[in-house]
Amino acid sequence: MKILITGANGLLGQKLVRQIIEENVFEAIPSGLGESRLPEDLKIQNWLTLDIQNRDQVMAEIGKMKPDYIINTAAMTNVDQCESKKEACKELNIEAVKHLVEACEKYEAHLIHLSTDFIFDGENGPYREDATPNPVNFYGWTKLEAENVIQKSSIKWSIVRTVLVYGIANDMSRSNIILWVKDSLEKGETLQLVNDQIRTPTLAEDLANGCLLIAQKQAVGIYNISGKDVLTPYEMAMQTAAYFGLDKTKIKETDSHSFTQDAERPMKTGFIIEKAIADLGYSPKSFMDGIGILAKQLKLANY
Ligand SMILES: NC(=O)C1=CN([C@@H]2O[C@H](COP(=O)(O)OP(=O)(O)OC[C@H]3O[C@@H](n4cnc5c(N)ncnc54)[C@H](OP(=O)(O)O)[C@@H]3O)[C@@H](O)[C@H]2O)C=CC1
Ligand SMILES: Cc1cn([C@H]2C[C@H](O)[C@@H](COP(=O)(O)OP(=O)(O)O[C@H]3O[C@@H](C)C(=O)[C@@H](O)[C@H]3O)O2)c(=O)[nH]c1=O
Repeated sequence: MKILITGANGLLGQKLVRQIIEENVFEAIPSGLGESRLPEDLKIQNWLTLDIQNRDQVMAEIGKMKPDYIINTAAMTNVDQCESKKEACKELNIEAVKHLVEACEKYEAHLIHLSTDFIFDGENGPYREDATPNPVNFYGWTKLEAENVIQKSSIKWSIVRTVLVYGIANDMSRSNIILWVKDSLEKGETLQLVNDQIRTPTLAEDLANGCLLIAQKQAVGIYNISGKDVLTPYEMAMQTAAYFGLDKTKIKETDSHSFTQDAERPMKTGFIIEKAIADLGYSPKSFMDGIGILAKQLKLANY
């Protein structure tokens, strides 16, 4: 059975490729923009350059590879940039998904698509799978539109919703909360962290495992795949500082009225993951154990 991963140079993509190779249940077809940035030790021989915004390329390559599953991790994930580059955000997060749906319809592949807590307004999280979406930023709106395109189609689909993914990958195109908190504190910088937003931060390895459990069990529908600890960004930063023995006094507690970003963030999100635990046997790490896994990888990579 073959799994094609889109955006395989990304944080989740790299973890998926590694897990598929290590578990040796499926054959991985890693794909992405440009050249592979996957770690050398994976000895990737079958990298596929695939721009999912290019419909003809998608139809031709999927037609050639005939994957049993497509895990779509590719997206414009810089939330603030999505506010200022709406057309680019729509092209990648919605139009490109239509190409994948068309290819899955024609070649009968099961689409496992990554979505987000940002489809919700954050009024009353953590959320179950049947909660009513109501995005508060453009990124969230595009991810909800993509969900609607998929759910209206006739393909075999699974939607994996996740939250605030953290981890370390090779040659990353964007950072994540543990890394930028650790790096900033190591440089002696002062940080402001909000104490009124709620998340269930997700270790990238756990997210990859959740996606592969869905493939193994051929599970369809919506699954919340996130961490199990409900934390504010302030609490995440304090736990990160404690773990790495960094100066907690440089972390200033603030709130979302004083600390704003270009794109509005939903206040209280996070996910209830009972369905994934019951249906899939999904079992995520605690936040502190997740930091420990990341710390080991940082040491190995001599960060
Ligand atoms: N990170 C998070 O906190 C969360 C992520 N998600 C969702 O999970 C998924 C994976 O997230 P994450 O791994 O963090 O994302 P990343 O930003 O790390 O990876 C996305 C990848 O998509 C690639 N890409 C961009 N444009 C194209 C294209 N046209 N064709 C093919 N690939 C393309 C990027 O390539 P390049 O590296 O060359 O730029 C990048 O490698 C996304 O769908 C995201 O919406 C949901 C909730 C939280
Ligand atoms: C940069 C920064 C963020 N924060 C807070 C705001 C926010 O809730 C949280 C994370 O902020 P960031 O801007 O790093 O991450 P953010 O862009 O909010 O991450 C989002 O990425 C997309 C892809 C998703 O799908 C979402 O689930 C979510 O993970 O930390 C602070 O408190 N202080 C800061 O200096």
